[in-house]
Amino acid sequence: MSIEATQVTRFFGSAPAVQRLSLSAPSGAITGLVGPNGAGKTTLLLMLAALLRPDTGTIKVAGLDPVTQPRQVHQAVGWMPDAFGTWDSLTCTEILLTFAAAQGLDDVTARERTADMLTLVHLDDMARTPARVLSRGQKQRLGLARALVHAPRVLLLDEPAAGMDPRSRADLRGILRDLAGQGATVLVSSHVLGELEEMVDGVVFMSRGRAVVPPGAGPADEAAAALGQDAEEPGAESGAGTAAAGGVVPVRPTPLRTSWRMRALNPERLAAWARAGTPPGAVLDPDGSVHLEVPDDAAAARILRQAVEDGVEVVSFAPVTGALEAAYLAMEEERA
Ligand SMILES: Nc1ncnc2c1ncn2[C@@H]1O[C@H](COP(=O)(O)OP(=O)(O)OP(=O)(O)O)[C@@H](O)[C@H]1O
Repeated sequence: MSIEATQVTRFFGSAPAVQRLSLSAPSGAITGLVGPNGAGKTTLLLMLAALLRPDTGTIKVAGLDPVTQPRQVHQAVGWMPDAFGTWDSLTCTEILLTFAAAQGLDDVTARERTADMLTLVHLDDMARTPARVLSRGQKQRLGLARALVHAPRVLLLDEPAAGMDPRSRADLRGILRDLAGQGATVLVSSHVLGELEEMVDGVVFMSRGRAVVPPGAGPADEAAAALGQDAEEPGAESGAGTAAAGGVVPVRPTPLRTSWRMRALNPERLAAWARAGTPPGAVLDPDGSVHLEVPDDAAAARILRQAVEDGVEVVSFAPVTGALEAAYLAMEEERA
């Protein structure tokens, strides 16, 4: 696991913003961080980025300790805050060059990375534009470029899509997926659950400063196995359980299982196909459609081809969204 927090607590005055929180997030995947306002998400991200010290507990980010190795953590981590404060009189290029230099990149590499990152976030046209001229969404994109300029192994993003237009949001999803594909660890907080659902491999829920597994949304054995995890008790809180060895069990991301819905010109034919057990696990809906658990796009393509070959005249086959929101609302209800 590339991010490990164990029994982390941070107070502001006498109020705990994060308390006895234990979680882990793997490399090569995008993990969502979800929770209501004030749950402690930003406080946690700041501690992971070595920008805020925990009062107690231990943190490891890419094997580094943010308390004792803050400089190394800053180099390993790309941090994108929810509001990116820029130096208004500097141009986009100057801002990125400044951050690249602060990260220790040599001049040539800094210029290359700056140009590449501006292209990546489609701000080439504004390379020489002062930051004060940028719109909110453009500032967010510059914030993403800044977070990536030193090619970090771990990416921490706080509400990254806020203010971005649909094209930029789609680009963001693609960029994060590419980075995870290259082995980076990506942890992203967002309140836009439908969008997060399309972006992440798994989710950690936070409530009142703790990491929690929502009831009924605990990883099923097979989904957990697919991610190389053990299934966990739904409703478990970080710090609440102890491993056999006596250590604290961190909350791991709950894998998002994608349900797809298929409709056909002839619902009876579709129903017969589903009842015949091809593919396994299909559930008939009273409206004549069929629900299927589909692990990935390649499986979806296989199922669709099979259906057509079996004579089902498919008119639509698409993911059903809203599972993350349902899990979130169930968690909130449980904890009210
Ligand atoms: N600098 C600070 N001084 C005092 N209290 C703070 C500070 N930063 C955060 N808090 C408090 O800590 C708690 C957690 O805040 P945090 O910003 O981490 O939550 P969040 O989950 O990111 O919320 P949101 O979804 O609204 O961004 C809140 O009660 C907040 O008021």
